[in-house]
Amino acid sequence: MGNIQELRKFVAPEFIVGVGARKLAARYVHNFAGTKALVVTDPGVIKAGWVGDVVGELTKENIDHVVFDKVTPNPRNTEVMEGARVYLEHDCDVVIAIGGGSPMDCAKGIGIAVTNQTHVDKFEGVDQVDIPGPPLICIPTTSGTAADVSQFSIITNLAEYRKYAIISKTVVPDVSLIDPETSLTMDAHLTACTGMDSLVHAIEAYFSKANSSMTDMHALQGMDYLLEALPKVMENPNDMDMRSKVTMGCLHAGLAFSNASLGAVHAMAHSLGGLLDLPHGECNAILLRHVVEFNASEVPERVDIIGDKFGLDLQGMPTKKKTKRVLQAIEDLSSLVGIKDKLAAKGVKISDIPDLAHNALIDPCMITNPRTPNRRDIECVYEEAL
Ligand SMILES: NC(=O)c1ccc[n+]([C@@H]2O[C@H](COP(=O)([O-])OP(=O)(O)OC[C@H]3O[C@@H](n4cnc5c(N)ncnc54)[C@H](O)[C@@H]3O)[C@@H](O)[C@H]2O)c1
Ligand SMILES: [Fe+2]
Repeated sequence: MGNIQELRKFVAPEFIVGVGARKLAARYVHNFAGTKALVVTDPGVIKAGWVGDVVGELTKENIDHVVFDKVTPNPRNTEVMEGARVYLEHDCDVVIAIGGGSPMDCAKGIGIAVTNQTHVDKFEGVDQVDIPGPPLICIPTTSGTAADVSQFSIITNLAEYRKYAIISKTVVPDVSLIDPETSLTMDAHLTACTGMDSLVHAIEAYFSKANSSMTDMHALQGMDYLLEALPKVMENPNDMDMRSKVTMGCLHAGLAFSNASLGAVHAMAHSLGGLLDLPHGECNAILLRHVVEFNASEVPERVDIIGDKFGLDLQGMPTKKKTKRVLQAIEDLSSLVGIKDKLAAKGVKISDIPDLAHNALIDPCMITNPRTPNRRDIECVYEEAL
């Protein structure tokens, strides 16, 4: 994998990471010469107190703003277009996203829909955006998706029950204010799902056909932080050192996948999110073991290194046994963080699998999966995860 002489591009936004980063939002609105901010968020983040906290700072600095909070998990194209309407109605000129991947992805969609004066669905795919959106400030609150540093926006097409990806340099935020304190209000299940999403980002970027030495470095560092800190955060949710390490793990994994793209876990999870509105991180956690098993023969030496990151001693073992131990370690971690269900318990039926497989195969994340699957392969992986 990865010839060092090949041309490579690496895109990352400006970001500030550390406790208190969120308090810099007003300063950045000034830096971007913004006069009115659209704050994109959701009711859960408001309830957790983070919107009041940031908006309070804006008010103190006399920055005019309007809050748009009609964002649901697996954000919908209709919500993006409603947000774009509110932006225009209030003459906004800067966007602040506060929340997890859903408000951040919605905010990205709102920005490009406004500047290009078109429907967000037009941007599906790779490099389909002509004009960048207005300045976008992200304040992530889940230590999970890393949408705040990524070139991705994942939107649900409500009419087609399908999630699609917009992949474009233009949706990389202008600045990300990454404050680990915001993760303190997540409950155990949300912490587990979003932390596992980050781990899957690191592993899929490391397995990706579009990896590079730069993305490998971030993917491996991401795994180190997450594998050390996620189990400890589950044990002691108020441990700020460990919360900060999960946040750093999320950031490194995000820099890796934004530039190396992802693989079959994400393609299949997007399909589940679109058809059945299931939580993204939980889908990833359930699928990971099965997709690694499918991919292992294509990237055996990388499976060994992941085993090493999990703290396994695999020396001298035959390849098949090594893979089995790594799969077991992934399962053990999922159990430890409390994700024990399989897909059937989440409401997936065997009759859903043909449609799920169809949508997963056309997802752009599938292109960089190390082993190229056919439709039956994907159906089999869903069946194993059922
Ligand atoms: N753009 C990207 O690069 C990228 C990458 C991975 C995933 N995603 C997308 O992101 C979405 C998932 O985002 P997510 O996992 O961050 O969850 P989310 O944004 O959907 O939020 C889930 C729930 O958590 C609540 N919440 C958020 N922060 C909280 C906090 N600090 N305390 C208490 N509650 C809080 C929200 O109110 C919401 O109810 C999916 O749609 C997925 O496809 C995007
Ligand atoms: Fe993800």
